[in-house]
Amino acid sequence: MSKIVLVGVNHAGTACANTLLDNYPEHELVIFDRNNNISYLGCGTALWIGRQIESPDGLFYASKDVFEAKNATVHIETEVTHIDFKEKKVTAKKKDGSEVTESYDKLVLATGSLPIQPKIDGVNLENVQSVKLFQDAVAANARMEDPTIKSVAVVGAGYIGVEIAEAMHRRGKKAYLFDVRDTSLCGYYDPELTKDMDDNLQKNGVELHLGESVLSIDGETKVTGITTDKGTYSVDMVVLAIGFVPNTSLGRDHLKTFGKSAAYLVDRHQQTSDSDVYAIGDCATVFSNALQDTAYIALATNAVRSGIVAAHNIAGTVIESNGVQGSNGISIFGYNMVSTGLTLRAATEAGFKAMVTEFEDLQRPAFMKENHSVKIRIVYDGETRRILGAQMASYEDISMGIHMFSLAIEQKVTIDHLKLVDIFFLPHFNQPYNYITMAAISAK
Ligand SMILES: Cc1cc2nc3c(=O)[nH]c(=O)nc-3n(C[C@H](O)[C@H](O)[C@H](O)COP(=O)(O)OP(=O)(O)OC[C@H]3O[C@@H](n4cnc5c(N)ncnc54)[C@H](O)[C@@H]3O)c2cc1C
Ligand SMILES: NC(=O)C1=CN([C@@H]2O[C@H](COP(=O)(O)OP(=O)(O)OC[C@H]3O[C@@H](n4cnc5c(N)ncnc54)[C@H](O)[C@@H]3O)[C@@H](O)[C@H]2O)C=CC1
Repeated sequence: MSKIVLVGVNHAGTACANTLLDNYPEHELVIFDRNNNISYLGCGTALWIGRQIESPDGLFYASKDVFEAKNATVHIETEVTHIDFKEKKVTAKKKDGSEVTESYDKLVLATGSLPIQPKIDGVNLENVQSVKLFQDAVAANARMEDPTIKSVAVVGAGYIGVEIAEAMHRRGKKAYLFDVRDTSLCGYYDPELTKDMDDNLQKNGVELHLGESVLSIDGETKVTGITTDKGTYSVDMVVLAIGFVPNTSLGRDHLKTFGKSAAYLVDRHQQTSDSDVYAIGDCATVFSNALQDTAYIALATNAVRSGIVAAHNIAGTVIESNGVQGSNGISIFGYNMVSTGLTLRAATEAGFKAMVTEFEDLQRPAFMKENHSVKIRIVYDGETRRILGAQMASYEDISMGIHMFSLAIEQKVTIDHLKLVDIFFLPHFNQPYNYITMAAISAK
């Protein structure tokens, strides 16, 4: 029997805890989290703020009670302040100021990520906020009720920024969306597709300011405006959404970290450079099958799988992570986009002789009434022909198609192999000469 201490119990930590408690009850599990809630689905923040769902109640799927019922010791609202890796001891501070110390045989770090704070004036003004925690969602929602807040600047047109800008607009606020790059969602899609999302956002009333650098947030105590290298805009609230950094303050002096992100470097078992310490979720690296190399990709999906992998390995069942493709999706004012692997730009920057094939067609034969156009782009390596990434966009629900590309990247399928893959046809769903086959056949 081992004593396992888990620091952080959001998505990665919950998956790890459940896997341990359900499959290996012989081990002792002690859990710490500094937050007062567990397993908040951040994806629900925009849905709730935009009133696409009425309440945040369904956005949690785990709790202290459930872990305790499975015999774990759970310290919530208790922040781990120090880890003695030599003596294998964790020290934590409770809400009332008292200290708890626990020894461990195996330690799991699941401390996640933190929103990046830009180094500009005004970030501490009232009505400036990030949207990471449930508490942030509650605060943002309360601000939506405030009639003096009429306009909001969202900084960062990545996944959070685009979703929040839509949500604020849906709640009747004037939404401005800023990004240093020339399109929204530039980390996930090529400009050929993001320009459609940009048009979609503008058409629906979000005012885009792309290719603009935010220089300061203005105001005395409360936000009154935002200044960029192109102008000054009068706004009552600012949401910061310019990405996450791994939260590694507890272990970065002892454990090996990776590159600029400084995430804990882990192997395919989620083991760090200290064999008694595992790291999972947003605080750890992933193995990218597209790059065939280590990478940092903060996603709940990666977090959950890494928690499962770590738990089995700690308990003695040796399993390896499959690696990831960073598959992702978004739906804004009814326009759906999904992607996996590398964009053309990311593949080129990584040193591949990257090539792309694209196709656009109706989802179903033209004689079918309910029908929308679908765009697809497949990125591949011009030398090995290996598929490196795929992107699809449509008013149709095209989400399931991207999973096949995720598996294709994982399994090193070539663009030429895809040309003759068996894809079924039924007019209700698709076309005999479907866009996946046609994009593959058109590849140079
Ligand atoms: C608004 C929003 C929408 C998102 N939408 C999606 C989506 O649709 N799909 C998707 O895949 N991903 C999405 N994500 C990303 C996803 O939420 C993260 O990738 C995921 O939360 C990572 O889980 P984690 O458990 O690794 O880390 P975190 O969620 O960051 O959790 C870390 C935990 O560790 C605790 N902790 C940290 N330090 C300490 C300490 N010293 N002592 C004790 N406890 C500590 C924290 O309190 C926290 O509970 C979204 C994120 C946000 C903010
Ligand atoms: N649907 C999904 O799968 C979702 C996933 N997430 C994940 O959560 C994490 C955090 O999301 P985001 O914060 O949206 O990060 P992101 O990486 O998606 O986007 C950050 C954006 O900020 C921009 N940016 C960076 N610095 C800037 C600056 N100084 N000024 C203006 N713009 C700047 C970048 O160009 C980029 O467009 C990501 O890993 C994301 O994938 C979040 C929401 C939804």
